[in-house]
Amino acid sequence: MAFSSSPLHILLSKIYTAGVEAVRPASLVRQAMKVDALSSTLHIDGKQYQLQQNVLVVGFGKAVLGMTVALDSLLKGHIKRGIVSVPLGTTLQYSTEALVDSNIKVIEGAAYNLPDPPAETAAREILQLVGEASDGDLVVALVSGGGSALLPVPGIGISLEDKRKTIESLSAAGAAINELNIIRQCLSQVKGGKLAAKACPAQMLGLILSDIVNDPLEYIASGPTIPQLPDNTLALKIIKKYDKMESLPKPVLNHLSQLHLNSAVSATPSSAHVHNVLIGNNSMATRAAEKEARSHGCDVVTWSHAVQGEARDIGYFYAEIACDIMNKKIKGIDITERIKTLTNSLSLSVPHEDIERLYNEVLSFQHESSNRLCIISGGEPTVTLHGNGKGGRNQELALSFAKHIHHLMQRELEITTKQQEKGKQEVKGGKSNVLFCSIGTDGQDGPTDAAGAIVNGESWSNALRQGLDPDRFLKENDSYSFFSTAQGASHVKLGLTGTNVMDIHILLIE
Ligand SMILES: Nc1ncnc2c1ncn2[C@@H]1O[C@H](COP(=O)(O)OP(=O)(O)OP(=O)(O)O)[C@@H](O)[C@H]1O
Ligand SMILES: O=C(O)[C@H](O)CO
Repeated sequence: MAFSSSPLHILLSKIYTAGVEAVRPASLVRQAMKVDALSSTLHIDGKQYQLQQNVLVVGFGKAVLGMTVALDSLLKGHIKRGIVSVPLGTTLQYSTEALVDSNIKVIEGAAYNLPDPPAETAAREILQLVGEASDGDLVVALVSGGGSALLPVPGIGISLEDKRKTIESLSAAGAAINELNIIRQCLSQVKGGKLAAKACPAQMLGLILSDIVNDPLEYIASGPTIPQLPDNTLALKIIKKYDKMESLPKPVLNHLSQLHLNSAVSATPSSAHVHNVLIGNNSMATRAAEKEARSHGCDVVTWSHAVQGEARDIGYFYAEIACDIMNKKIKGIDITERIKTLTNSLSLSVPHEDIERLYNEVLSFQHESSNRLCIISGGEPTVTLHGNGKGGRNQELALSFAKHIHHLMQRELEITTKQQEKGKQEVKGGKSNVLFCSIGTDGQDGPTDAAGAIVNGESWSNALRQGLDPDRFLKENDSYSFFSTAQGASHVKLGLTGTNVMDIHILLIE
């Protein structure tokens, strides 16, 4: 199901869509570069490249097909060959007609964002093509999130299955993307700058769309175009942190331990031939979403572009904020104390200044206007899996929000009832005045066909009335099944969007 036709759902849909539209990969490529046809010169990020039928194109990631189409039309006639690795199903959704006469081959793989044999074939072909580049060539690498799964070339002695099990096991234990990608870099023949090394002596130009908080280029898609040394000591530390030294495949642990012993002698690889350019990120999307919300008369607060932490705790946090706002409690509270209490009990990783600013901005709106309030943020929470259900971080976050807003409002109702009994009156917000969604910009939330979910203040009680046990779905990490079954709450199914800049959260309060 997509967004429903209720006015608030339509508003949410417009805000989310504006965010995604702002990070359409083809437009980002066109904005980043200019080609002077007369002099056959490519201008980008203050540098110039001479074009003379000397371009090789490689690409890997969820947003790469759109980037490829734009690059192909901009550099027409100068591209000798190209290979791009994109998620299975991409070419069904996006026409590749524009590439019919192109020298770029598109390979699909990595179903459900997991490395598989087709992705490995693509990755090996890419590595070979880049290895064939000679002095005077320009290798353009199109990079976006999802690239790690689409570019697997395991280190010597490690199988694709070993690598996949390693990443799945650490991911299920709650490892963050930076941690996963440090390990991927050590287990790969192409990640962590090894693709850039292969291009030498040709020039390499990386165009990167970020799907990691704070845009660390070395970790996006595991940084194949960023010259760097693998940090095996750190990789082993991460494995110990998640208590996986005993359970990961032996070839993986052996490989890391051997590299760990050898790493002291390695020299930092050369970066003189490499130029990486960041062409888009989550803050571009959230800024556009903010503009859209404002154009519909909302008071808008953009909380953060860096929301990280356990998805269910973040859902809880949004519920607390919503409750503070609806009950007009913000006015009377000591914001610093409130933030301390909340962050001490929750596993959140958002700068304190961001939370403080959020409360202060909401407070100023409450003084000045009675418009609908819209809080927008972006980021990428994680899920520590405890159950065997089907779901994703966005659906779990939304379900957790539904649970906590229900309980918090229930508690408020009890307090108000007692106060009314004592003759005191209090202004209260209704549960139906709040709508929340958490949606991946790539259109795929975890190993499911949903992009995320929308809930309101009554989603939890509706499920209870339906005879469901929503808590069991949450405990079992079974959010997808919950949203497939419950009435009045829904997951959002959009199909692959063709871009990828993490997730967008939108909280609307009347
Ligand atoms: N049943 C589940 N419930 C909640 N989350 C889950 C479940 N199963 C897997 N996940 C989470 O889904 C995430 C993987 O989802 P996905 O493949 O969409 O990752 P991604 O980070 O968006 O991909 P990329 O960054 O490579 O584009 C992991 O964090 C994993 O913990
Ligand atoms: O591909 C990956 O590694 C993730 O999407 C982060 O960029």
